[in-house]
Amino acid sequence: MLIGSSLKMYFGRARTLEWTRAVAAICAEHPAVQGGVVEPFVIPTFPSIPEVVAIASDARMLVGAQDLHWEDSGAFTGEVSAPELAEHGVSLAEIGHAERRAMFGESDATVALKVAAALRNGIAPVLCIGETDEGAPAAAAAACIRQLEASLALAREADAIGRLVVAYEPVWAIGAPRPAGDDHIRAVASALREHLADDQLDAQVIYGGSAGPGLLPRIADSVDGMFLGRFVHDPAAFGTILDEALALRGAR
Ligand SMILES: O=C(CO)COP(=O)(O)O
Repeated sequence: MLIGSSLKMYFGRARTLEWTRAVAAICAEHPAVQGGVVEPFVIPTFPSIPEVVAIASDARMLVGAQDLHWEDSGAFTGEVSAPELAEHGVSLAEIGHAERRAMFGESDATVALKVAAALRNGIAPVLCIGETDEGAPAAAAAACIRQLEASLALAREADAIGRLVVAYEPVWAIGAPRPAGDDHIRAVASALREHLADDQLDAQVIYGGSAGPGLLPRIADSVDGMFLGRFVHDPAAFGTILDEALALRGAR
């Protein structure tokens, strides 16, 4: 199970490091992490990446970036390339988060360029997809599969291989009081998993959108992990979710 959090732009440097130290301390002691049941990750802002990598690597936590540029180098002021992120020890990169699509003009076309750039540089895309409005699970699954394939178009043309993390995040459930319904998540995540089952990319499907303690046991048969936000700003909540993952493994 891949379980982690994007800190978005919530914290400054001091709180990012404090949170990472607290979660790393939990992970370094937790049997779910040390026994290989859970791969934890954290996705801080760009400037905190080097310090977060230094803290996280001792606790077997992966570190991600919240975005990247699709070119490997050049005159792209303000952007950060996949090769530079890889140099810093980044192994995941979030691509196409709903907030970037809504506020920063990201389209399936730019997402596809970024996914290809991540894969060609050995960084696993955390490709964020999700339907915009609440509706029936079958329609949501169809919309997500369309978005997924549009996002993978260039990687497929390049015959890319590597690890792909698909973060299913229904847009209407992000920043909400509660996650999407269990049956909704299970139906869409299962459809995505089935769609990717024989893929040449090594794909995992994780759920995000107001997720917190208590959700994983209800959807664990359909997901490969969790993409957490506000509800793990208290590091103890991260530990609770690791406990849940461990208990699930014990129950199988
Ligand atoms: O977008 C998300 C994770 O990247 C989810 O954030 P929230 O859990 O805070 O809604």
